[in-house]
Amino acid sequence: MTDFETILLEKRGRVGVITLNRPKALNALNSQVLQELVVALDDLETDDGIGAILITGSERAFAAGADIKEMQPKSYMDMFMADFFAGWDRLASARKPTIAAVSGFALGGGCELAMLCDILLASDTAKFGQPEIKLGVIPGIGGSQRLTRAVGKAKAMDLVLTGRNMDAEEAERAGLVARVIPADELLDEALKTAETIASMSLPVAMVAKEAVNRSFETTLSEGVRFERRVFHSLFATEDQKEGMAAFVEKRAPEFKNR
Ligand SMILES: CC(C)(O)CC(=O)SCCNC(=O)CCNC(=O)[C@H](O)C(C)(C)COP(=O)(O)OP(=O)(O)OC[C@H]1O[C@@H](n2cnc3c(N)ncnc32)[C@H](O)[C@@H]1OP(=O)(O)O
Repeated sequence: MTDFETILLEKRGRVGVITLNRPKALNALNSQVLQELVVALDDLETDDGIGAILITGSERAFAAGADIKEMQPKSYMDMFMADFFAGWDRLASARKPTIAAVSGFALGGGCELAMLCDILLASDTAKFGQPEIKLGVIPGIGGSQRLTRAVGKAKAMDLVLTGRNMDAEEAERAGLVARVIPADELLDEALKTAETIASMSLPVAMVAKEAVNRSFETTLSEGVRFERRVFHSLFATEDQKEGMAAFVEKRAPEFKNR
């Protein structure tokens, strides 16, 4: 097991749980957090025993953004040559289902990290925002794009241009958040959701995720064609045979992830 300093990695049955762990800095996302997150993600993605990945923070903060103190001294050339933030694309390319369980602040890069996950669950204390404009910058880990796709232009412009926060209820109404859960139940509920997903056929869940994500990248007709093709391909899996046989035989399916 790798030793991490800024995150915790735990395998709970078929669920991999990554907990951001820089409490003194409200889980601000620095280069070390990113490096460790990528190592943890690679581990969970290559572990056949893991069917879903849960990312969470503390009660006070999921993450209060990219680490401002790390960014402050950097020049344009530093940012450009390092392609600063490009490493976060690793999360976007995760093939297994990912869930963000957000309590407290999810600001700037914190909101962007949550949006990089497939399902965003929020506690009733969660606060979302893209306050970068107050620092003289704009979102840099996809916020201007993913937030706009999630909540539409009107609210994205409102949030990105004013830098204001929105609470969990507003975020749910706007379509950013799948469900709002009382703070003391968030982790249990998120784990239950992750366990439910992990109990399905992993290759089918991966294909389902890919099909939904395709809708953000292509036209409707191409997306529907892609869906139909991959739907057909699932009939080559053992798990489709098992899933449908189990229904007909009135029993629970036993997926083999094959
Ligand atoms: C990725 C990009 C390009 O999209 C850009 C970004 O993400 S830029 C960052 C966007 N986030 C922010 O602007 C939020 C910054 N934080 C705050 O506004 C406040 O900390 C708060 C409203 C979240 C909480 O306020 P409060 O309860 O008063 O706590 P603080 O005393 O301010 O914070 C405690 C401690 O954490 C440090 N901290 C908080 N956020 C960050 C951060 N983003 N980067 C680095 N450090 C952060 C804060 O400095 C405090 O530490 P000390 O200075 O006391 O050691």
